[in-house]
Amino acid sequence: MSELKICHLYPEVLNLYGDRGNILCMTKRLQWRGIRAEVARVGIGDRASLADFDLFFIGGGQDFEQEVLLEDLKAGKGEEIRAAVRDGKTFLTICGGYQMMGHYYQTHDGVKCEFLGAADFYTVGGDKRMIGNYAFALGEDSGGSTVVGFENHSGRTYLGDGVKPLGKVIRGFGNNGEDGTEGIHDRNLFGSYSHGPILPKNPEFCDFLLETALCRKYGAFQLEPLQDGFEKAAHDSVLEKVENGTAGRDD
Ligand SMILES: NC(=O)CC[C@H](N)C(=O)O
Repeated sequence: MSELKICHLYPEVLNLYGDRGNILCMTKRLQWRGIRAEVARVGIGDRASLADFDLFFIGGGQDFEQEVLLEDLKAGKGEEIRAAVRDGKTFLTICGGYQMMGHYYQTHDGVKCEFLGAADFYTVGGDKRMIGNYAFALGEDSGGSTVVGFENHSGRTYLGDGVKPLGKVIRGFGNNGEDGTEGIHDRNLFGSYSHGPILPKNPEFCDFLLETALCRKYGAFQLEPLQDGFEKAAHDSVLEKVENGTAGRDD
């Protein structure tokens, strides 16, 4: 029986807006196809061999929580996370968890968190928070579907020259509210500002991530289609509201 070992990193501190729902969504979509999903929660102070996992999830957190886990990253987990990214393991990282994968996050009140530099980008906090329902179009190499989500961040993220965004903003702020980019896709590291959680309303993106992890583990792997009528109706109704400006935004 095929199996994915999923690592939920820092679930006790990076846990905003039901981000944990992404784990439930991935687990269910694997099980519905007869694929085993084993989930381990790895938090501050926990020592686990990260090399044993296939797929990692890191949710969002407030500035304070991001500062709290810096020591734990320095104590060894940071190097293990970088090694897993280099090794082509699949990562879904959201907002504060996404920012953590870059070089640093300088909060709007001037605290500089030196982060992992697992990919070439950095984040600087601004006074105006970027809040609201939003939508973006994934790049072809991330499956090409449209994603709907909810963003709430002060951080403005800027990607290095050689790094690709996860997608292009259809409506909303995305990485920084300036250049129309959203998130990052570098090797099999995916970062996004989309809380909500992101995956239940975007089943194509969920399957794309699962297939990425399964292909790395087993070679070519194609997931059987599921009956996604309910999920697609939820996706389409949010997309329509975001596009016509009735979804609720702060801009
Ligand atoms: N929602 C979040 O994860 C917030 C991340 C970060 N503290 C910011 O405000 O940019």
